[in-house]
Amino acid sequence: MPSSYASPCVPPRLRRGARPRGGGRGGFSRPRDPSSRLLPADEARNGDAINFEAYESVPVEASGKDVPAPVNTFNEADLDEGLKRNIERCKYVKPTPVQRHAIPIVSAGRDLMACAQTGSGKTAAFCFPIISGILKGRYRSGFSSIPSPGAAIAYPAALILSPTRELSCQIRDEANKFAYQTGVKVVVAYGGAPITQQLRLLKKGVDILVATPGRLVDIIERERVSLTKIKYLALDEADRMLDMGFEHQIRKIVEQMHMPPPGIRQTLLFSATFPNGIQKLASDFLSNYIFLSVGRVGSSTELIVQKIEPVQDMDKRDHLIKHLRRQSVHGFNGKHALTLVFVETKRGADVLEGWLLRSGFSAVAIHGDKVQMERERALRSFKSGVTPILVATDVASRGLDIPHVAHVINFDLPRDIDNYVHRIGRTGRAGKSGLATAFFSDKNSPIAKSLIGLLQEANQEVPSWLNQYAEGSSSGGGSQGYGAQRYSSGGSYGGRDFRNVIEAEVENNNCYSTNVNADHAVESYYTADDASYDIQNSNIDSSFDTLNIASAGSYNHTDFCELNGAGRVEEDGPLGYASIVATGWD
Ligand SMILES: Nc1ncnc2c1ncn2[C@@H]1O[C@H](COP(=O)(O)OP(=O)(O)OP(=O)(O)O)[C@@H](O)[C@H]1O
Repeated sequence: MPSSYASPCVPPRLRRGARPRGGGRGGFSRPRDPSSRLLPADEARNGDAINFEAYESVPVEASGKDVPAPVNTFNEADLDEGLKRNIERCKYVKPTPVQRHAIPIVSAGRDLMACAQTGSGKTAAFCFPIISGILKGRYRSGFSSIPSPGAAIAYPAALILSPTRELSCQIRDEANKFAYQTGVKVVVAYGGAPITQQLRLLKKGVDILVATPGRLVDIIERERVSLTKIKYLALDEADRMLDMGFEHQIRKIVEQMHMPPPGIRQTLLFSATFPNGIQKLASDFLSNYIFLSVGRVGSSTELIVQKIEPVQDMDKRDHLIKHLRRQSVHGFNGKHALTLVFVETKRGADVLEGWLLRSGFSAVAIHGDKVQMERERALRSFKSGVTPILVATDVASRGLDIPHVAHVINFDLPRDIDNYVHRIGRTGRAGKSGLATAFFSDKNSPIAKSLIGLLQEANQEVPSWLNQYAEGSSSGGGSQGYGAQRYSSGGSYGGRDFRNVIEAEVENNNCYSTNVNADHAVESYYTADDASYDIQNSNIDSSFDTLNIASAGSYNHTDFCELNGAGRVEEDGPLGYASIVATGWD
Protein backbone atom coordinates (compact mmCIF):
# COMPACT_ATOMS: atom_id res chain seq x y z
CA MET A 1 0.00 0.00 0.00
CA PRO A 2 1.41 3.39 -0.88
CA SER A 3 2.49 5.42 2.09
CA SER A 4 1.13 8.91 2.34
CA TYR A 5 1.20 12.08 4.34
CA ALA A 6 -1.39 14.71 4.68
CA SER A 7 -0.47 18.13 5.84
CA PRO A 8 -2.09 21.47 6.26
CA CYS A 9 -0.32 24.17 4.30
CA VAL A 10 1.92 26.61 6.04
CA PRO A 11 0.39 30.01 5.38
CA PRO A 12 2.68 31.79 3.00
CA ARG A 13 2.38 35.56 2.91
CA LEU A 14 3.24 36.80 -0.47
CA ARG A 15 3.20 39.94 -2.41
CA ARG A 16 3.62 39.76 -6.07
CA GLY A 17 4.98 43.03 -7.30
CA ALA A 18 5.35 42.20 -10.92
CA ARG A 19 3.28 41.90 -13.96
CA PRO A 20 1.15 38.84 -13.81
CA ARG A 21 2.50 36.38 -16.21
CA GLY A 22 1.91 36.91 -19.85
CA GLY A 23 0.67 34.25 -22.08
CA GLY A 24 -1.13 33.40 -25.17
CA ARG A 25 1.29 35.48 -27.12
CA GLY A 26 1.68 34.08 -30.52
CA GLY A 27 4.82 33.80 -32.55
CA PHE A 28 8.19 33.49 -30.95
CA SER A 29 9.88 35.61 -28.39
CA ARG A 30 13.32 35.88 -26.95
CA PRO A 31 13.87 35.08 -23.31
CA ARG A 32 13.13 38.24 -21.38
CA ASP A 33 14.57 39.53 -18.20
CA PRO A 34 11.83 38.54 -15.80
CA SER A 35 12.33 41.74 -13.86
CA SER A 36 11.75 43.94 -16.88
CA ARG A 37 8.24 42.86 -17.61
CA LEU A 38 5.72 45.42 -18.65
CA LEU A 39 3.47 46.44 -15.83
CA PRO A 40 0.13 48.11 -16.12
CA ALA A 41 0.73 51.54 -14.60
CA ASP A 42 -1.43 51.04 -11.52
CA GLU A 43 0.06 47.73 -10.76
CA ALA A 44 3.62 48.90 -11.14
CA ARG A 45 2.97 51.68 -8.69
CA ASN A 46 1.07 49.82 -6.05
CA GLY A 47 2.41 46.35 -6.27
CA ASP A 48 -0.05 43.58 -6.81
CA ALA A 49 -1.07 42.10 -3.52
CA ILE A 50 -1.31 38.35 -3.65
CA ASN A 51 -3.24 36.67 -0.96
CA PHE A 52 -1.66 33.27 -0.73
CA GLU A 53 -3.11 33.03 2.74
CA ALA A 54 -6.18 32.05 0.83
CA TYR A 55 -4.55 28.67 0.32
CA GLU A 56 -3.70 28.31 3.99
CA SER A 57 -6.52 26.02 4.85
CA VAL A 58 -6.23 23.91 1.72
CA PRO A 59 -5.31 20.39 2.74
CA VAL A 60 -2.47 18.65 0.98
CA GLU A 61 -2.02 14.95 0.61
CA ALA A 62 0.79 13.06 -1.04
CA SER A 63 0.70 9.32 -1.46
CA GLY A 64 3.17 6.83 -2.83
CA LYS A 65 6.39 5.27 -1.60
CA ASP A 66 8.97 7.40 0.23
CA VAL A 67 7.45 10.78 -0.41
CA PRO A 68 10.09 13.54 -0.17
CA ALA A 69 9.34 16.22 2.42
CA PRO A 70 7.99 19.57 1.24
CA VAL A 71 10.02 22.77 1.39
CA ASN A 72 8.93 26.07 2.88
CA THR A 73 11.05 28.37 0.79
CA PHE A 74 12.60 28.36 -2.66
CA ASN A 75 16.01 28.67 -1.02
CA GLU A 76 15.47 25.42 0.81
CA ALA A 77 14.68 23.67 -2.45
CA ASP A 78 17.39 21.84 -4.31
CA LEU A 79 17.28 24.21 -7.28
CA ASP A 80 20.00 25.69 -9.45
CA GLU A 81 21.32 29.05 -8.21
CA GLY A 82 20.74 30.82 -11.54
CA LEU A 83 17.16 29.67 -11.49
CA LYS A 84 16.78 30.89 -7.91
CA ARG A 85 17.93 34.32 -9.02
CA ASN A 86 15.26 34.32 -11.70
CA ILE A 87 12.62 33.24 -9.22
CA GLU A 88 13.58 36.26 -7.16
CA ARG A 89 13.46 38.48 -10.21
CA CYS A 90 9.94 37.21 -10.86
CA LYS A 91 9.08 38.36 -7.34
CA TYR A 92 8.00 34.89 -6.36
CA VAL A 93 8.75 35.34 -2.69
CA LYS A 94 7.46 32.02 -1.43
CA PRO A 95 6.34 28.82 -3.07
CA THR A 96 2.64 28.13 -3.36
CA PRO A 97 1.45 24.88 -1.75
CA VAL A 98 1.68 22.84 -4.94
CA GLN A 99 5.19 24.20 -5.49
CA ARG A 100 6.26 23.45 -1.90
CA HIS A 101 5.39 19.82 -2.40
CA ALA A 102 5.99 19.19 -6.08
CA ILE A 103 9.43 20.76 -6.41
CA PRO A 104 11.20 18.41 -3.96
CA ILE A 105 9.35 15.42 -5.42
CA VAL A 106 10.49 16.15 -8.95
CA SER A 107 13.97 17.22 -7.83
CA ALA A 108 14.31 13.83 -6.14
CA GLY A 109 13.78 12.19 -9.51
CA ARG A 110 10.28 10.90 -8.84
CA ASP A 111 7.32 10.64 -11.18
CA LEU A 112 4.38 12.75 -10.14
CA MET A 113 0.66 13.05 -10.72
CA ALA A 114 -0.32 16.40 -9.21
CA CYS A 115 -3.75 17.88 -8.81
CA ALA A 116 -4.08 21.44 -7.55
CA GLN A 117 -6.66 24.15 -7.94
CA THR A 118 -6.75 26.51 -10.88
CA GLY A 119 -4.44 29.49 -10.59
CA SER A 120 -2.34 27.93 -7.81
CA GLY A 121 1.01 27.94 -9.60
CA LYS A 122 1.29 24.54 -11.24
CA THR A 123 3.31 25.87 -14.19
CA ALA A 124 6.24 26.88 -12.02
CA ALA A 125 5.84 23.68 -10.03
CA PHE A 126 6.92 21.64 -13.03
CA CYS A 127 9.09 24.24 -14.80
CA PHE A 128 11.43 24.92 -11.86
CA PRO A 129 12.68 21.36 -11.27
CA ILE A 130 12.87 20.71 -15.01
CA ILE A 131 15.06 23.76 -15.65
CA SER A 132 17.14 23.02 -12.59
CA GLY A 133 17.54 19.36 -13.55
CA ILE A 134 18.69 20.28 -17.04
CA LEU A 135 21.25 22.70 -15.65
CA LYS A 136 22.55 20.23 -13.10
CA GLY A 137 22.78 17.49 -15.70
CA ARG A 138 24.78 19.84 -17.84
CA TYR A 139 27.24 20.64 -15.08
CA ARG A 140 27.60 16.97 -14.25
CA SER A 141 28.35 15.89 -17.77
CA GLY A 142 30.46 18.97 -18.39
CA PHE A 143 28.98 19.81 -21.77
CA SER A 144 26.00 21.64 -23.11
CA SER A 145 22.97 19.63 -24.03
CA ILE A 146 22.23 22.10 -26.78
CA PRO A 147 22.95 20.44 -30.10
CA SER A 148 25.50 22.08 -32.27
CA PRO A 149 23.92 24.77 -34.42
CA GLY A 150 22.92 23.46 -37.80
CA ALA A 151 22.33 19.90 -36.62
CA ALA A 152 19.46 18.40 -38.54
CA ILE A 153 17.72 16.82 -35.59
CA ALA A 154 16.97 18.47 -32.28
CA TYR A 155 17.19 16.41 -29.08
CA PRO A 156 15.26 18.15 -26.33
CA ALA A 157 15.80 17.02 -22.74
CA ALA A 158 12.29 17.97 -21.72
CA LEU A 159 8.95 17.81 -23.47
CA ILE A 160 5.96 19.74 -22.14
CA LEU A 161 2.69 18.92 -23.85
CA SER A 162 -0.44 21.05 -23.57
CA PRO A 163 -3.80 20.94 -25.33
CA THR A 164 -4.01 24.39 -26.89
CA ARG A 165 -1.75 26.66 -28.84
CA GLU A 166 -2.35 29.60 -26.54
CA LEU A 167 -1.48 27.58 -23.46
CA SER A 168 1.66 26.25 -25.10
CA CYS A 169 2.78 29.80 -25.87
CA GLN A 170 2.02 30.83 -22.32
CA ILE A 171 4.09 27.97 -20.89
CA ARG A 172 6.92 28.85 -23.28
CA ASP A 173 6.82 32.46 -22.03
CA GLU A 174 6.86 31.32 -18.41
CA ALA A 175 9.68 28.84 -18.96
CA ASN A 176 11.66 31.53 -20.77
CA LYS A 177 11.30 33.88 -17.84
CA PHE A 178 12.50 31.25 -15.40
CA ALA A 179 15.36 30.16 -17.68
CA TYR A 180 16.58 33.70 -18.31
CA GLN A 181 20.37 33.81 -18.77
CA THR A 182 20.81 30.19 -17.77
CA GLY A 183 21.43 28.99 -21.30
CA VAL A 184 18.43 26.68 -21.19
CA LYS A 185 16.65 27.01 -24.51
CA VAL A 186 12.90 26.83 -24.76
CA VAL A 187 11.07 26.40 -28.06
CA VAL A 188 7.36 26.15 -28.73
CA ALA A 189 5.71 24.21 -31.57
CA TYR A 190 2.00 24.42 -32.27
CA GLY A 191 -0.39 24.15 -35.15
CA GLY A 192 -1.82 27.07 -37.08
CA ALA A 193 1.53 28.85 -37.26
CA PRO A 194 4.10 28.37 -40.04
CA ILE A 195 6.07 25.23 -39.35
CA THR A 196 9.15 26.54 -41.12
CA GLN A 197 9.69 29.17 -38.45
CA GLN A 198 9.39 26.58 -35.72
CA LEU A 199 11.80 24.24 -37.50
CA ARG A 200 14.28 27.05 -37.86
CA LEU A 201 14.24 27.67 -34.14
CA LEU A 202 14.52 23.99 -33.35
CA LYS A 203 17.60 23.82 -35.50
CA LYS A 204 19.29 26.34 -33.23
CA GLY A 205 18.93 23.90 -30.37
CA VAL A 206 16.31 23.19 -27.76
CA ASP A 207 16.39 21.95 -24.19
CA ILE A 208 12.71 22.30 -23.40
CA LEU A 209 10.21 21.74 -26.17
CA VAL A 210 6.70 22.95 -25.42
CA ALA A 211 4.22 21.60 -27.93
CA THR A 212 0.70 20.70 -28.85
CA PRO A 213 0.47 17.03 -29.79
CA GLY A 214 -0.53 17.43 -33.45
CA ARG A 215 2.34 19.69 -34.42
CA LEU A 216 4.79 17.60 -32.42
CA VAL A 217 3.85 14.43 -34.29
CA ASP A 218 4.30 16.32 -37.53
CA ILE A 219 7.76 17.54 -36.57
CA ILE A 220 8.86 14.12 -35.36
CA GLU A 221 7.63 12.49 -38.55
CA ARG A 222 9.66 15.02 -40.51
CA GLU A 223 12.63 13.78 -38.47
CA ARG A 224 13.40 17.23 -37.14
CA VAL A 225 13.03 16.30 -33.49
CA SER A 226 14.03 13.13 -31.70
CA LEU A 227 12.60 12.14 -28.34
CA THR A 228 15.40 9.68 -27.56
CA LYS A 229 17.04 11.98 -25.02
CA ILE A 230 13.92 13.03 -23.17
CA LYS A 231 14.57 13.12 -19.45
CA TYR A 232 11.39 14.96 -18.46
CA LEU A 233 7.93 14.52 -19.92
CA ALA A 234 5.31 16.89 -18.52
CA LEU A 235 1.64 16.91 -19.47
CA ASP A 236 -0.13 20.10 -18.46
CA GLU A 237 -3.92 19.71 -18.24
CA ALA A 238 -3.04 16.03 -18.12
CA ASP A 239 -6.59 14.76 -17.74
CA ARG A 240 -7.52 16.54 -20.96
CA MET A 241 -4.45 15.25 -22.70
CA LEU A 242 -5.41 11.70 -21.84
CA ASP A 243 -9.10 11.82 -22.58
CA MET A 244 -10.73 10.59 -25.75
CA GLY A 245 -9.66 13.56 -27.84
CA PHE A 246 -5.95 13.14 -27.31
CA GLU A 247 -5.16 9.74 -25.83
CA HIS A 248 -4.34 8.13 -29.14
CA GLN A 249 -1.87 10.85 -30.06
CA ILE A 250 -0.29 10.96 -26.63
CA ARG A 251 0.20 7.19 -26.68
CA LYS A 252 1.78 7.46 -30.09
CA ILE A 253 4.18 10.16 -28.91
CA VAL A 254 5.04 8.50 -25.63
CA GLU A 255 5.07 4.85 -26.63
CA GLN A 256 5.90 4.69 -30.31
CA MET A 257 8.30 7.53 -30.98
CA HIS A 258 11.44 6.32 -29.22
CA MET A 259 10.93 8.19 -25.98
CA PRO A 260 12.78 6.56 -23.07
CA PRO A 261 10.39 4.41 -21.01
CA PRO A 262 8.98 5.21 -17.56
CA GLY A 263 11.68 4.81 -14.97
CA ILE A 264 14.29 6.15 -17.36
CA ARG A 265 12.48 9.37 -18.13
CA GLN A 266 10.60 11.30 -15.45
CA THR A 267 6.90 11.82 -16.07
CA LEU A 268 4.96 14.71 -14.54
CA LEU A 269 1.21 15.05 -14.89
CA PHE A 270 -0.53 18.22 -13.73
CA SER A 271 -4.12 19.38 -13.72
CA ALA A 272 -6.81 20.88 -11.52
CA THR A 273 -9.05 17.92 -12.26
CA PHE A 274 -8.17 14.23 -12.33
CA PRO A 275 -11.05 11.79 -12.80
CA ASN A 276 -10.20 8.35 -11.50
CA GLY A 277 -10.64 6.79 -14.94
CA ILE A 278 -7.97 9.11 -16.29
CA GLN A 279 -5.74 8.44 -13.30
CA LYS A 280 -5.84 4.75 -14.09
CA LEU A 281 -5.07 5.36 -17.70
CA ALA A 282 -2.26 7.76 -16.82
CA SER A 283 -0.57 5.24 -14.57
CA ASP A 284 0.56 3.46 -17.77
CA PHE A 285 2.95 6.33 -18.32
CA LEU A 286 4.32 6.51 -14.80
CA SER A 287 6.74 4.55 -12.67
CA ASN A 288 6.55 4.36 -8.86
CA TYR A 289 4.84 7.71 -8.83
CA ILE A 290 3.64 10.03 -6.14
CA PHE A 291 0.09 11.33 -6.21
CA LEU A 292 -0.18 14.84 -4.86
CA SER A 293 -3.46 16.58 -4.24
CA VAL A 294 -3.70 20.15 -3.05
CA GLY A 295 -7.29 20.63 -2.11
CA ARG A 296 -9.85 18.11 -3.14
CA VAL A 297 -9.30 16.75 -6.61
CA GLY A 298 -11.38 18.68 -9.10
CA SER A 299 -12.61 21.22 -6.59
CA SER A 300 -12.75 24.92 -7.24
CA THR A 301 -11.12 27.51 -5.06
CA GLU A 302 -13.14 29.40 -2.47
CA LEU A 303 -11.61 32.58 -3.85
CA ILE A 304 -14.20 32.44 -6.59
CA VAL A 305 -17.67 33.54 -5.59
CA GLN A 306 -20.04 31.38 -7.60
CA LYS A 307 -23.53 32.52 -8.47
CA ILE A 308 -26.02 30.34 -10.30
CA GLU A 309 -28.94 32.18 -11.85
CA PRO A 310 -32.05 30.55 -13.27
CA VAL A 311 -32.47 31.95 -16.76
CA GLN A 312 -34.61 30.82 -19.65
CA ASP A 313 -32.58 30.44 -22.83
CA MET A 314 -34.45 33.25 -24.56
CA ASP A 315 -33.69 35.66 -21.69
CA LYS A 316 -29.97 35.03 -21.47
CA ARG A 317 -28.98 38.07 -23.51
CA ASP A 318 -30.98 40.43 -21.30
CA HIS A 319 -29.35 38.96 -18.23
CA LEU A 320 -25.95 39.32 -19.76
CA ILE A 321 -26.57 42.96 -20.58
CA LYS A 322 -27.66 43.62 -17.00
CA HIS A 323 -24.43 42.19 -15.70
CA LEU A 324 -22.30 44.08 -18.16
CA ARG A 325 -24.07 47.40 -17.46
CA ARG A 326 -23.64 46.96 -13.74
CA GLN A 327 -20.01 46.24 -14.31
CA SER A 328 -19.52 49.42 -16.33
CA VAL A 329 -20.78 51.36 -13.34
CA HIS A 330 -18.49 49.54 -10.96
CA GLY A 331 -15.52 49.56 -13.30
CA PHE A 332 -12.16 50.70 -12.02
CA ASN A 333 -10.30 53.79 -13.20
CA GLY A 334 -12.69 54.21 -16.05
CA LYS A 335 -11.93 50.73 -17.33
CA HIS A 336 -14.20 47.77 -17.45
CA ALA A 337 -13.16 44.78 -15.44
CA LEU A 338 -12.33 41.98 -17.82
CA THR A 339 -15.24 39.63 -18.38
CA LEU A 340 -14.97 36.22 -19.96
CA VAL A 341 -18.21 34.87 -21.36
CA PHE A 342 -18.30 31.15 -22.16
CA VAL A 343 -20.66 29.79 -24.77
CA GLU A 344 -21.13 26.29 -26.07
CA THR A 345 -20.59 26.62 -29.80
CA LYS A 346 -18.30 28.41 -32.17
CA ARG A 347 -21.25 29.85 -34.02
CA GLY A 348 -22.78 30.92 -30.73
CA ALA A 349 -19.57 32.80 -29.95
CA ASP A 350 -19.68 34.68 -33.24
CA VAL A 351 -23.37 35.49 -32.89
CA LEU A 352 -23.00 36.75 -29.33
CA GLU A 353 -19.96 38.82 -30.23
CA GLY A 354 -21.90 40.48 -33.06
CA TRP A 355 -24.88 41.13 -30.84
CA LEU A 356 -22.75 42.65 -28.06
CA LEU A 357 -21.03 44.93 -30.56
CA ARG A 358 -24.39 46.06 -31.91
CA SER A 359 -25.52 46.69 -28.36
CA GLY A 360 -22.59 49.03 -27.76
CA PHE A 361 -20.25 46.71 -25.85
CA SER A 362 -16.66 46.20 -26.79
CA ALA A 363 -16.37 42.46 -27.27
CA VAL A 364 -14.30 39.99 -29.24
CA ALA A 365 -14.71 36.25 -29.78
CA ILE A 366 -12.20 33.42 -29.71
CA HIS A 367 -12.87 29.89 -30.91
CA GLY A 368 -11.35 27.07 -32.86
CA ASP A 369 -12.61 28.13 -36.27
CA LYS A 370 -10.71 31.39 -36.15
CA VAL A 371 -7.32 31.45 -37.77
CA GLN A 372 -4.44 31.60 -35.37
CA MET A 373 -3.72 35.27 -36.00
CA GLU A 374 -7.31 36.18 -35.15
CA ARG A 375 -7.14 34.09 -32.00
CA GLU A 376 -3.96 35.78 -30.92
CA ARG A 377 -5.31 39.22 -31.75
CA ALA A 378 -8.47 38.58 -29.77
CA LEU A 379 -6.55 37.39 -26.74
CA ARG A 380 -4.12 40.29 -26.89
CA SER A 381 -6.91 42.81 -27.16
CA PHE A 382 -8.70 41.25 -24.21
CA LYS A 383 -5.65 40.96 -22.00
CA SER A 384 -4.65 44.56 -22.58
CA GLY A 385 -8.14 45.72 -21.62
CA VAL A 386 -8.74 47.28 -25.03
CA THR A 387 -11.63 44.86 -25.52
CA PRO A 388 -12.84 44.03 -22.04
CA ILE A 389 -15.28 41.30 -23.01
CA LEU A 390 -14.09 38.02 -24.49
CA VAL A 391 -16.69 35.59 -25.76
CA ALA A 392 -15.10 32.16 -25.84
CA THR A 393 -15.68 28.49 -26.36
CA ASP A 394 -13.74 25.97 -24.32
CA VAL A 395 -10.65 26.88 -26.32
CA ALA A 396 -10.04 29.41 -23.53
CA SER A 397 -11.21 27.27 -20.63
CA ARG A 398 -7.96 25.67 -19.54
CA GLY A 399 -4.70 27.02 -18.27
CA LEU A 400 -4.83 30.56 -19.58
CA ASP A 401 -3.56 32.99 -17.00
CA ILE A 402 -5.13 36.29 -17.96
CA PRO A 403 -4.60 38.97 -15.37
CA HIS A 404 -7.60 40.99 -14.25
CA VAL A 405 -10.33 38.63 -15.32
CA ALA A 406 -12.79 39.65 -12.65
CA HIS A 407 -15.87 37.91 -13.91
CA VAL A 408 -16.48 34.64 -15.72
CA ILE A 409 -19.98 34.25 -17.06
CA ASN A 410 -21.16 30.83 -18.16
CA PHE A 411 -23.68 32.07 -20.69
CA ASP A 412 -24.03 28.40 -21.63
CA LEU A 413 -23.07 25.96 -18.91
CA PRO A 414 -20.81 23.10 -20.00
CA ARG A 415 -22.11 19.54 -19.75
CA ASP A 416 -19.14 18.42 -17.74
CA ILE A 417 -18.42 19.65 -14.23
CA ASP A 418 -14.67 19.51 -14.79
CA ASN A 419 -15.02 21.95 -17.67
CA TYR A 420 -16.95 24.22 -15.34
CA VAL A 421 -14.11 24.05 -12.79
CA HIS A 422 -11.55 25.03 -15.43
CA ARG A 423 -13.73 27.77 -16.93
CA ILE A 424 -14.40 29.55 -13.65
CA GLY A 425 -10.74 29.11 -12.80
CA ARG A 426 -9.88 31.86 -15.31
CA THR A 427 -10.72 34.23 -12.45
CA GLY A 428 -9.77 34.02 -8.78
CA ARG A 429 -6.16 33.24 -9.62
CA ALA A 430 -3.03 33.45 -7.52
CA GLY A 431 -4.90 34.35 -4.38
CA LYS A 432 -7.14 36.97 -5.96
CA SER A 433 -10.88 36.94 -5.62
CA GLY A 434 -13.17 36.52 -8.58
CA LEU A 435 -16.77 36.17 -9.53
CA ALA A 436 -18.33 33.42 -11.63
CA THR A 437 -21.92 33.64 -12.75
CA ALA A 438 -23.71 30.79 -14.49
CA PHE A 439 -26.96 31.03 -16.40
CA PHE A 440 -28.82 27.84 -15.60
CA SER A 441 -31.64 26.86 -17.93
CA ASP A 442 -33.83 23.76 -17.97
CA LYS A 443 -31.52 21.92 -20.31
CA ASN A 444 -28.72 22.13 -17.74
CA SER A 445 -30.45 19.83 -15.25
CA PRO A 446 -27.99 16.94 -15.91
CA ILE A 447 -25.21 18.98 -14.33
CA ALA A 448 -27.28 20.13 -11.33
CA LYS A 449 -26.12 17.44 -8.90
CA SER A 450 -22.45 17.89 -9.60
CA LEU A 451 -22.85 21.63 -9.45
CA ILE A 452 -24.45 21.44 -6.02
CA GLY A 453 -21.64 19.22 -4.76
CA LEU A 454 -19.05 21.59 -6.11
CA LEU A 455 -20.76 24.65 -4.62
CA GLN A 456 -21.04 23.00 -1.22
CA GLU A 457 -17.45 21.94 -1.30
CA ALA A 458 -16.30 25.47 -2.09
CA ASN A 459 -18.54 26.89 0.64
CA GLN A 460 -20.79 28.65 -1.81
CA GLU A 461 -24.45 29.39 -1.50
CA VAL A 462 -26.61 26.71 -3.12
CA PRO A 463 -29.85 28.18 -4.43
CA SER A 464 -32.78 26.11 -3.22
CA TRP A 465 -34.35 25.88 -6.68
CA LEU A 466 -31.26 24.06 -7.91
CA ASN A 467 -32.04 21.12 -5.63
CA GLN A 468 -35.23 20.50 -7.53
CA TYR A 469 -33.29 20.12 -10.74
CA ALA A 470 -30.86 17.78 -9.02
CA GLU A 471 -33.67 15.62 -7.69
CA GLY A 472 -35.23 15.46 -11.13
CA SER A 473 -32.08 14.41 -12.94
CA SER A 474 -30.58 10.96 -12.86
CA SER A 475 -27.12 11.63 -14.24
CA GLY A 476 -24.50 13.76 -12.62
CA GLY A 477 -23.14 15.81 -15.48
CA GLY A 478 -19.83 14.90 -14.05
CA SER A 479 -16.66 14.44 -15.88
CA GLN A 480 -17.05 11.36 -17.95
CA GLY A 481 -20.31 10.76 -16.22
CA TYR A 482 -19.18 10.33 -12.67
CA GLY A 483 -19.65 13.70 -11.10
CA ALA A 484 -22.83 12.82 -9.29
CA GLN A 485 -21.08 10.32 -7.06
CA ARG A 486 -18.03 12.44 -6.89
CA TYR A 487 -19.82 15.36 -5.35
CA SER A 488 -22.67 13.55 -3.74
CA SER A 489 -21.38 14.07 -0.26
CA GLY A 490 -20.27 17.63 -0.77
CA GLY A 491 -18.16 16.69 2.14
CA SER A 492 -14.73 17.16 3.45
CA TYR A 493 -11.44 16.54 1.84
CA GLY A 494 -10.10 13.06 1.44
CA GLY A 495 -7.34 11.21 -0.40
CA ARG A 496 -7.94 10.91 -4.09
CA ASP A 497 -5.18 8.66 -5.23
CA PHE A 498 -7.09 6.03 -7.13
CA ARG A 499 -4.58 3.40 -5.96
CA ASN A 500 -5.77 3.96 -2.40
CA VAL A 501 -9.39 3.88 -3.46
CA ILE A 502 -8.90 0.53 -5.15
CA GLU A 503 -7.15 -0.92 -2.13
CA ALA A 504 -9.85 0.40 0.14
CA GLU A 505 -12.49 -1.08 -2.10
CA VAL A 506 -10.83 -4.46 -2.14
CA GLU A 507 -10.63 -4.37 1.63
CA ASN A 508 -14.25 -3.39 1.79
CA ASN A 509 -15.25 -6.22 -0.45
CA ASN A 510 -13.35 -8.53 1.83
CA CYS A 511 -15.45 -7.29 4.73
CA TYR A 512 -12.69 -5.38 6.45
CA SER A 513 -14.03 -2.45 8.35
CA THR A 514 -11.94 0.15 6.55
CA ASN A 515 -13.79 3.39 6.22
CA VAL A 516 -14.00 4.14 2.54
CA ASN A 517 -15.39 7.24 0.96
CA ALA A 518 -18.07 5.55 -1.06
CA ASP A 519 -18.62 8.61 -3.18
CA HIS A 520 -15.13 8.29 -4.52
CA ALA A 521 -15.40 4.76 -5.73
CA VAL A 522 -13.43 4.03 -8.84
CA GLU A 523 -15.29 4.84 -11.99
CA SER A 524 -14.99 2.61 -14.96
CA TYR A 525 -13.35 4.08 -18.00
CA TYR A 526 -15.84 6.25 -19.72
CA THR A 527 -17.08 5.04 -23.02
CA ALA A 528 -16.62 6.61 -26.39
CA ASP A 529 -20.23 7.71 -26.22
CA ASP A 530 -19.66 9.60 -23.01
CA ALA A 531 -16.83 11.58 -24.43
CA SER A 532 -17.88 12.09 -27.97
CA TYR A 533 -20.86 14.35 -27.77
CA ASP A 534 -18.75 17.29 -28.66
CA ILE A 535 -17.23 15.46 -31.56
CA GLN A 536 -20.58 14.71 -33.06
CA ASN A 537 -21.70 18.29 -33.08
CA SER A 538 -19.37 20.03 -35.46
CA ASN A 539 -20.36 23.40 -34.10
CA ILE A 540 -19.29 22.69 -30.55
CA ASP A 541 -15.75 23.73 -30.02
CA SER A 542 -13.70 20.79 -28.95
CA SER A 543 -11.08 23.51 -28.88
CA PHE A 544 -7.87 21.61 -28.78
CA ASP A 545 -5.04 21.52 -31.13
CA THR A 546 -5.14 18.14 -32.69
CA LEU A 547 -3.48 18.56 -36.01
CA ASN A 548 -3.08 15.22 -37.73
CA ILE A 549 -5.52 13.48 -35.50
CA ALA A 550 -7.60 12.37 -38.45
CA SER A 551 -4.57 10.96 -40.18
CA ALA A 552 -3.57 9.35 -36.91
CA GLY A 553 -6.72 7.36 -37.33
CA SER A 554 -8.39 8.28 -34.09
CA TYR A 555 -11.12 10.66 -35.17
CA ASN A 556 -12.22 11.84 -38.51
CA HIS A 557 -14.06 14.98 -37.81
CA THR A 558 -13.82 18.53 -38.96
CA ASP A 559 -13.53 19.82 -35.41
CA PHE A 560 -10.24 18.05 -35.01
CA CYS A 561 -8.50 19.81 -37.81
CA GLU A 562 -5.57 22.08 -38.24
CA LEU A 563 -7.38 25.26 -37.41
CA ASN A 564 -9.09 24.01 -34.40
CA GLY A 565 -7.12 24.67 -31.38
CA ALA A 566 -8.76 22.40 -31.21
CA GLY A 567 -28.51 33.36 -8.33
CA ARG A 568 -28.69 36.41 -7.39
CA VAL A 569 -25.96 38.95 -7.51
CA GLU A 570 -25.37 41.04 -4.48
CA GLU A 571 -24.63 44.66 -5.13
CA ASP A 572 -22.26 45.23 -2.28
CA GLY A 573 -20.82 43.73 0.84
CA PRO A 574 -17.64 41.76 1.40
CA LEU A 575 -18.53 39.23 -1.22
CA GLY A 576 -20.65 41.62 -3.21
CA TYR A 577 -20.40 42.29 -6.85
CA ALA A 578 -18.77 45.69 -6.65
CA SER A 579 -15.94 44.64 -4.41
CA ILE A 580 -15.18 41.58 -6.47
CA VAL A 581 -15.21 43.27 -9.82
CA ALA A 582 -13.05 46.09 -8.57
CA THR A 583 -10.33 43.73 -7.41
CA GLY A 584 -9.65 42.90 -11.03
CA TRP A 585 -7.80 46.17 -11.35
CA ASP A 586 -6.42 46.52 -7.86
N1 LIG B 1 5.20 31.42 -5.92
C1 LIG B 1 4.52 32.34 -6.56
N2 LIG B 1 4.52 33.63 -6.15
C2 LIG B 1 3.81 34.59 -6.81
N3 LIG B 1 3.07 34.35 -7.91
C3 LIG B 1 3.02 33.10 -8.36
C4 LIG B 1 3.74 32.03 -7.73
N4 LIG B 1 3.50 30.90 -8.42
C5 LIG B 1 2.68 31.22 -9.43
N5 LIG B 1 2.39 32.54 -9.41
C6 LIG B 1 1.51 33.26 -10.33
O1 LIG B 1 0.20 32.71 -10.15
C7 LIG B 1 -0.52 32.74 -11.38
C8 LIG B 1 -1.15 31.39 -11.64
O2 LIG B 1 -0.17 30.41 -11.89
P1 LIG B 1 -0.39 29.23 -12.95
O3 LIG B 1 -0.89 29.80 -14.23
O4 LIG B 1 0.84 28.43 -12.97
O5 LIG B 1 -1.59 28.45 -12.28
P2 LIG B 1 -2.11 26.99 -12.61
O6 LIG B 1 -2.19 26.28 -11.32
O7 LIG B 1 -1.30 26.38 -13.70
O8 LIG B 1 -3.59 27.31 -13.15
P3 LIG B 1 -4.53 26.46 -14.18
O9 LIG B 1 -5.03 25.26 -13.43
O10 LIG B 1 -5.62 27.40 -14.52
O11 LIG B 1 -3.66 26.09 -15.33
C9 LIG B 1 0.46 33.18 -12.44
O12 LIG B 1 0.24 34.55 -12.73
C10 LIG B 1 1.82 33.00 -11.79
O13 LIG B 1 2.77 33.91 -12.27
